[in-house]
Amino acid sequence: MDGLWMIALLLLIPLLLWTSSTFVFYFKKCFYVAWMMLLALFAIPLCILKSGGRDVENMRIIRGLVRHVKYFLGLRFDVSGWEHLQTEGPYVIISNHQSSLDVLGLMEILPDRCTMIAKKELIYAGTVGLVCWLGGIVFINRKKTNDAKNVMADAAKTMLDDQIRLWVFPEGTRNQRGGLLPFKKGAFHLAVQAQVPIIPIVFSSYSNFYLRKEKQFNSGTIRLKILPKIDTKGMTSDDISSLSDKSFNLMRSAFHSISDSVTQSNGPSRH
Ligand SMILES: CCCCCC/C=C\CCCCCCCCCC(=O)SCCNC(=O)CCNC(=O)[C@H](O)C(C)(C)COP(=O)(O)OP(=O)(O)OC[C@H]1O[C@@H](n2cnc3c(N)ncnc32)[C@H](O)[C@@H]1OP(=O)(O)O
Ligand SMILES: CCCCCCCC/C=C\CCCCCCCC(=O)OC[C@@H](O)COP(=O)(O)O
Repeated sequence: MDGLWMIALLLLIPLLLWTSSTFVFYFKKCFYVAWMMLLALFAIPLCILKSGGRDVENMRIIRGLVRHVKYFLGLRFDVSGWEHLQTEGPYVIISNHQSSLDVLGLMEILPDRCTMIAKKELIYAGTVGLVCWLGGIVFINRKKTNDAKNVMADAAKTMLDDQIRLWVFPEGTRNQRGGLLPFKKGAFHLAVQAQVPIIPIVFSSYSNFYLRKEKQFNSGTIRLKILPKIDTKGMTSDDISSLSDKSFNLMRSAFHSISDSVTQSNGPSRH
């Protein structure tokens, strides 16, 4: 009888753990990091074989490898405005930034020949860092503003020379406090210097499935709204502030409208 109790208990413990939302929270987070690291390990030789080193074309491989990860985490993407990405040539994509989970949505819609601007610390993230470098990600040092500006000015030139699109997070950091942080100006200088359009993309709030403080990581739907492009032809550095304000207002109202509808369809959200 004692043996039977022991077996029942041994079966019950994992079941209890599985149903505990705190356990699920930590499990999903650890799984995400470990799986991305492992995928990156696979991606490294594939990228080197395809392009021999650092090349924006490697993003096709990375995109292909990342697309299934959402299923493991119970996430769905609902994308609207695809037609706005059907723009020829280089452009700058700007989007809000809530978490490292943004990579999943980014890879869901990433256009060809598009790479990102990221903080330089990301290069030290093991295999993921190396894959970011192989994918042509432009690294900036946020603590040395002048260096960052120079790197972005070079990027404006490279965009045109090599027909590359760049994805920038104009908030400059992750933000899960709801709404959008005030925008930094780099993305707008980049677009104006290269005289290329800006395509704003908005991720709905994650707060209906991911709550860091409460340790909850449930299943959920993320809405991605691709907004119409904003032309910068003929603009100069005098137009940066108004361009930034216009983009911010458009994205903020899109953020609230898609986040409200997600909350309504998935049940009440806790803030
Ligand atoms: C296959 C296996 C799996 C592999 C795993 C996955 C692999 C790959 C996936 C890739 C995932 C990548 C995801 C990447 C996510 C990373 C995201 C980040 O790291 S976010 C953080 C980094 N990004 C940014 O910071 C971009 C936004 N920042 C800016 O644009 C900033 O402006 C700046 C950093 C350039 C400068 O910072 P700061 O001085 O604080 O900013 P401002 O207030 O905006 O500017 C001060 C004044 O300077 C003027 N300015 C700004 N930029 C320029 C410029 N380029 N040229 C000239 N002048 C500039 C600005 O106008 C201000 O002046 P003012 O007079 O006040 O107008
Ligand atoms: C041995 C090294 C261990 C490193 C562990 C980190 C590895 C991360 C692994 C998997 C996650 C995959 C997605 C990686 C892309 C994440 C990009 C990201 O979100 O960076 C944060 C940055 O935007 C803003 O940072 P701050 O909030 O300003 O700070």
